[in-house]
Amino acid sequence: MPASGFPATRMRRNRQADWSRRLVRENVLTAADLIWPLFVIDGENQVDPVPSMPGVARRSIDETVRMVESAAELGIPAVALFPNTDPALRDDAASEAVNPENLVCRTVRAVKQAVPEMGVICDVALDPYTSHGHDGIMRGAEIVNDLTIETLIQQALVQAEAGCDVIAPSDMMDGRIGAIRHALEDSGLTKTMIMSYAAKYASAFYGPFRDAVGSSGTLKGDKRTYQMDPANTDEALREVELDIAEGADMIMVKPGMPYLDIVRRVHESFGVPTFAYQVSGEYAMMMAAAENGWLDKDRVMLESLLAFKRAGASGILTYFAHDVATTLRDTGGVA
Ligand SMILES: NCC(=O)CCC(=O)O
Ligand SMILES: [Mg+2]
Repeated sequence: MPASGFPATRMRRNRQADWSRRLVRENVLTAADLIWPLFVIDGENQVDPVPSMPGVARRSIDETVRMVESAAELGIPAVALFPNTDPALRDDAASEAVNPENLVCRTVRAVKQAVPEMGVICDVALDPYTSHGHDGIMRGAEIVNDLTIETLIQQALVQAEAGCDVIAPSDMMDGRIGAIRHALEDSGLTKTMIMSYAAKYASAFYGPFRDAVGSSGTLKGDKRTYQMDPANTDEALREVELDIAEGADMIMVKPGMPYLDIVRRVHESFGVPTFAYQVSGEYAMMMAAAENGWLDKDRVMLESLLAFKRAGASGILTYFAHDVATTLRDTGGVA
């Protein structure tokens, strides 16, 4: 950093006009940075708003495909699909997770057929399928790691065989990335990418998501024996290192804005594509304040997403994706 003092250096010179601010801008947000999460339900022509997430709805497959077509037109590269499974299909073994005809697999096939150029990401975790709302198989009060992995492998395989491009294990079991990677290779699915939720914290910010997928009523206890302690940061680097060694192509940090320090450390330590998940609670906070007139929605949306880029994220999974891509298109493509 060259040493120079006032008045030779006046930091405000470069900020004085829009053109000069744009010229010296260090980070930008574009539609290509966005992953759009979509909640799917059974039926036809169904659009069912999620009350705790204003502007977000659960949609039947036909409506989901329409949304994906619109996202493609806006230049959004990928969508993440989350099924709201019929409660009658949820059981202790998460049997529906491994059914090749389950809701998410049917959605993947419909989306890839209609919009083959759209990247499709599917969660691997058992919580949308278990009667107890946990991400794994339980024995008594314990979420059993190695037993759960057997089911996660099958879940990943049915999703990849349905055409899912990116398998995204978000369950936080130890060793599942390597197990899934080997199973994919053995099945000839060598191109399937793995985006690992390597550093997923036991966070209170997931509340509205659980409403959206219908697991808030069923979840017994909390997820602190498998998701990370919000107090930890070195531990996140160990998690990420292991998952890269096991075959992850991309890393996800979750939640987002309260964990920007983790995004920064992961990006700087490993140089792997690092993503952040701006989770349901972050979205709900901003929308609630905006609906009360306390915050300017478009401005906080753009600022919050730009913060992820500044922290070093390759992209952001956000419920704002369609909204922000529309704003970016209307204002010239970047913010
Ligand atoms: N597997 C997804 C979650 O656990 C929660 C995401 C959110 O709160 O948006
Ligand atoms: Mg791990």
